[in-house]
Amino acid sequence: MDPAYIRNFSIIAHIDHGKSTLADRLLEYTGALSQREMKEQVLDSMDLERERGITIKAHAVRLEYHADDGNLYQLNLIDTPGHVDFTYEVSRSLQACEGALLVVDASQGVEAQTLANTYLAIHHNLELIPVINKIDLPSAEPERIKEQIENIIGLDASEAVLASAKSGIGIHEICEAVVKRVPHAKGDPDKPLRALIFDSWFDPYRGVIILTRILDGKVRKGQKIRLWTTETTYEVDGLGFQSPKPVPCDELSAGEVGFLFANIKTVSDAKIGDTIYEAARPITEPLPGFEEMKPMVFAGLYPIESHEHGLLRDALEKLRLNDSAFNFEPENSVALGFGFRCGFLGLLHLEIVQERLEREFQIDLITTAPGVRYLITLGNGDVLEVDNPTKWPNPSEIIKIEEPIIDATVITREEYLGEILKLLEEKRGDQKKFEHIGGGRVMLVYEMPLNEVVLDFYDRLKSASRGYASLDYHLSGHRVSPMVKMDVLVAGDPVDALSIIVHKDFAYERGKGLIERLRKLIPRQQFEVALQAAIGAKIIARESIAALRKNVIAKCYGGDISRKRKLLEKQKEGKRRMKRVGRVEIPQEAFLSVLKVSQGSSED
Ligand SMILES: Nc1nc2c(ncn2[C@@H]2O[C@H](COP(=O)(O)OP(=O)(O)OP(=O)(O)O)[C@@H](O)[C@H]2O)c(=O)[nH]1
Repeated sequence: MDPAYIRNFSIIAHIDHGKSTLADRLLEYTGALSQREMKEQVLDSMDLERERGITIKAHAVRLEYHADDGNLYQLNLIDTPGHVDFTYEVSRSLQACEGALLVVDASQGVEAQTLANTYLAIHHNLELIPVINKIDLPSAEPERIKEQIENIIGLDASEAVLASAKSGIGIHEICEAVVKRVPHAKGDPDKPLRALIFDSWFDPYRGVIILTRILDGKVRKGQKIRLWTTETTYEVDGLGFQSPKPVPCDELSAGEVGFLFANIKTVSDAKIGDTIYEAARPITEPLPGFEEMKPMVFAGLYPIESHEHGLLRDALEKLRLNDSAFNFEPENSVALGFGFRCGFLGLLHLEIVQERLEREFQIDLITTAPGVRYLITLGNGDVLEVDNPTKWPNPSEIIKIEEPIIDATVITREEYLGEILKLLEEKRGDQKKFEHIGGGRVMLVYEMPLNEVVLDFYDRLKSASRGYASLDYHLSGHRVSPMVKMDVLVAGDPVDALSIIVHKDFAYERGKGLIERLRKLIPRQQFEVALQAAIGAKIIARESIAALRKNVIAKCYGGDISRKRKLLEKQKEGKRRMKRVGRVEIPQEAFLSVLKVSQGSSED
């Protein structure tokens, strides 16, 4: 199609502001889906996404729209993931667009995620169309939200579209605004092929499916294509677009968005952000902005039943086929046996992988406390990257430790400020910005260690603000910090899987909290169990679990047999989620209790 009639756009919104509902409404309005097919939100396809109400994978849907000017337009709606863990994927999806709808909830207003994605869109020079959604709500305040958009984002909101994705208000106006205000796709179909990979996933029948935006040139079936970073050549087996069902086509040309497959075996061979070109007509420059996706959060995954180790490895292999940001390597823990050290983009990514392993592959897991990757300079000049406390070097060899630092943006209401400032302080945050943004709300920007966010920051923020705080962050660099490794000893034996890296000044507090928590979580044994937190040889906290006086069956001596069996079964059930470490049975929760050791969260 002539690029003059193509509009590529995406929807930027904070979680729950109505992005998926609006996308569905656009599909329905342009006739891509009938009302009957609309029963379910179609853009979020994975079960997990639907259950958690978040969008994980970006998709691109082609819509045909007959505009008021009498012309037929091709609108490509590119969906973006809605979570801070997936910022890089969002940025690549935005790179495929010329414009974006900035959807803001008419009663909630601008949130941290709205801002972060808006800045990304501005960075990519996208035309932004403000859409104030949910105007059907009695609490809607469109005029106030317009002011907010102007004050905080600095965007002219006088022509914002007032909409209700739920009841279908403003949908026609949105389509017209896309046609009139989003610049048309540019590009020359006769130039050598240059195309952006902005998403990819693994299909068991076709191999990797690539979602691509064609910048210049054309791609056809049978054509030999090359990928810039991997320098590999493939023959295109098929191509098409989503409408939203896959529709095969003969070619995709400059300006268009669609999918292709070329017998590519894993998603790590078709990296998001990479450039596709034609083998016969090489280009000299790739498209800008490609980055390897680097895991930022690391944790150990262990099967509860050690014979499931092979099963876990196969499952991890399968997940990696479809998730180039996830990686793993074998790890051996004295306490937990054979497992895997895994790297994730963030905590949500970790939770998704963990849930998929348990749900789709039925593997019961123990996950050790997530941590970050430190840069450690040794006396001999070597610089190590350490993401596993068990690999922490001997302190006498360490010259300097650098930890990853983030810029975190928090938007909240003034009444919760006291609690939140206290929390940010406790989490070693340095204030960079404090701004009243109208409507009794405040925007805070803090520089803080990623390590602190990986601990229980998000939950604590939610409870400190009764849920009225939004958070967004991005990695800003590294900072030298006096970190130490804290070990936990159970009945005198160090349990390597419970070791964590903490800031020296917080070690005592954290150690005490952790030991108290473990005391409540580890059941009584036949003997007294000492629990200790130690830094090197120095014990910094100690508690003990008193011995059991009677065993459970003795309690029902003379009682009826079914009660006895019930008790035994209950015990067995309990055992399933326990791991024997040395002489002591440690329940699964204990390994994650490390996460919740700071003040205020140890009372439960
Ligand atoms: N009253 C009202 N509710 C709406 C409107 N649009 C969406 N909602 C509701 O708001 C909630 C969130 O909508 P979604 O479309 O799932 O939000 P989202 O932004 O896609 O959320 P993520 O997929 O998590 O990013 C749902 O319960 C919708 O039914 C609207 O115009 N009016």
